[in-house]
Amino acid sequence: MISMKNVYKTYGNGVTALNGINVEIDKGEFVYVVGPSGAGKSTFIKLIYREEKATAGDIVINEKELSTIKEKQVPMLRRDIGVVFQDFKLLPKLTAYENVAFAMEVIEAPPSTMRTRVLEVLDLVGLKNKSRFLPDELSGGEQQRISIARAIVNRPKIVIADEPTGNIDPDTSWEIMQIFEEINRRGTTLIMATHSREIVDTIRKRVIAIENGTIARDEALGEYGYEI
Ligand SMILES: Nc1ncnc2c1ncn2[C@@H]1O[C@H](COP(=O)(O)OP(=O)(O)OP(=O)(O)O)[C@@H](O)[C@H]1O
Repeated sequence: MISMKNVYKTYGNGVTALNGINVEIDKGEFVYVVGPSGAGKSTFIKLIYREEKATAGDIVINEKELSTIKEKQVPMLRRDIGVVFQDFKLLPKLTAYENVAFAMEVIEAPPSTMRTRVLEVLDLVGLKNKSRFLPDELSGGEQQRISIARAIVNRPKIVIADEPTGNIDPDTSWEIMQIFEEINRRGTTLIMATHSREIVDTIRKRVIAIENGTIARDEALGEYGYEI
């Protein structure tokens, strides 16, 4: 499902963020990506959804070799990947419903399925009753739940979350994690970069630790492993 072989990433300013990454992630796995600040976690995640291109190495996502795909094929690749950000990135002038529906409009999904699907995912994240609210009328946790609904509405094979609980209070973070676990239980591969020791050590999953651009640890049911 996701494979990286000898992957390097050096940014335009000369900073090498990833320095020889080799990893395989199978369909249906739940993986935490941990590591010190600046270690390369976000870069690792950005390579998966082709926000950034690798400088060297092979990356295969859902049978597609990223180094050879053409720019115009990138939107197709991204259809199979839902992304959740730390700062939600909701469109402020659209309602919760419209933010989620927009993700379907972008890929020109048939309008007949749209309403059912949007309401289905809003229900899954527990916010069907707030579908008409604007983002700034929602709490941080609610906004994140809308952004998760948006990430899954097109039924991607992979969901990637970069510090999804970074801007959310601890109680609400557990609710977000329950939603991720449910999405994963339904068969979606889930990859989550996080600085939360509490989450990683409580909801035990595979842990990939990145340090100085390389994988320092890869454990089936790992621990966070860093002092904060
Ligand atoms: N767009 C960019 N241009 C240049 N350098 C960058 C860029 N993005 C990241 N870097 C550098 O690459 C290195 C890895 O950054 P990255 O954001 O991947 O780390 P991280 O592990 O996600 O950190 P954090 O936990 O603080 O979010 C850092 O030295 C960073 O300064």
